Amino acid sequence: MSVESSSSLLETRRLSVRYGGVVANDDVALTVEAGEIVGLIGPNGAGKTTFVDAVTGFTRSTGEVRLAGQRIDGYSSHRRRSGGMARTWQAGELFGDLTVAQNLAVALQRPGIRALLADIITGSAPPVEAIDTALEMVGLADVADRRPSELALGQQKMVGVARALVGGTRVVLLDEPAAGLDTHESQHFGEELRRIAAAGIGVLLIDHDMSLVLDVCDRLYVLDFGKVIATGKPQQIRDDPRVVAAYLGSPDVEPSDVLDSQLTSGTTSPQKGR
Ligand SMILES: Nc1ncnc2c1ncn2[C@@H]1O[C@H](COP(=O)(O)OP(=O)(O)OP(=O)(O)O)[C@@H](O)[C@H]1O
Repeated sequence: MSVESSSSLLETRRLSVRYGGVVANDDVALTVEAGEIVGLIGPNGAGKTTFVDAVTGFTRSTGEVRLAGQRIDGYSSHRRRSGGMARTWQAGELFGDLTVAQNLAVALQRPGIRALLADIITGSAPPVEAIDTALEMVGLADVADRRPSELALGQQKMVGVARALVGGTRVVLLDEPAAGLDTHESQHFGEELRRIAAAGIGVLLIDHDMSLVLDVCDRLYVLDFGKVIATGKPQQIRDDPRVVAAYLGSPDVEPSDVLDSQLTSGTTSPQKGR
């Protein structure tokens, strides 16, 4: 694997994914720096989850994925995880019978029956320090011994994020981590994301809550039909007619009207005609 000079923590070049005749990602070039929150938005079916799947090694792709300059696109998902790249899943259910700390310990479990047997034989204990660090980073240290059902919804969502952060994660890809939160919870969630980034973690955030995304992200990429159609700071994206056209299927609408209406409702709507 080659290492080239690159300042980006995460970088993709010409990343493409095809599912039969569907081009789900089309030459996507994206970067995330350490300490940065980058948003990835786009209408339903634009290819956002596919991008996360491809970057983290859960679906086949072509093109390059680099972590701190090192090409990792040939690596298994597990190897990418050990290298410091982690993700959350849209249906990221927590284990209800386990405590918060135990939920994080499960994420550290090495995959495979051999690893499990080796851990049993050696009596290997979960690395408490790594779990504490992740919980402290998201402000959940004092609920480590509680079960998820005892926590507020926003805290439960944050346990899902902590599960991805545990064990030396350098870049985290969050797939709709704030789904279902109300405005107040979502604002608090955004503050916690800022704290995570301030610790030097690179964050890629996918969410339909435009208020959260525009508020918390340093930069945004907009996908439509698998292609990046716009990139820039939140204010630039709000004012970009191509973004509005992608969301509503018409260029004859004022950009701020559309995103403002989505801010009011809190979420984006499916693209027309999709
Ligand atoms: N496993 C798969 N097999 C075939 N087609 C798929 C598969 N996964 C996704 N697709 C297709 O790829 C395209 C991108 O889907 P993807 O789920 O990545 O979009 P998305 O932007 O995450 O959508 P949403 O906002 O609804 O979650 C869609 O046309 C979808 O139908």
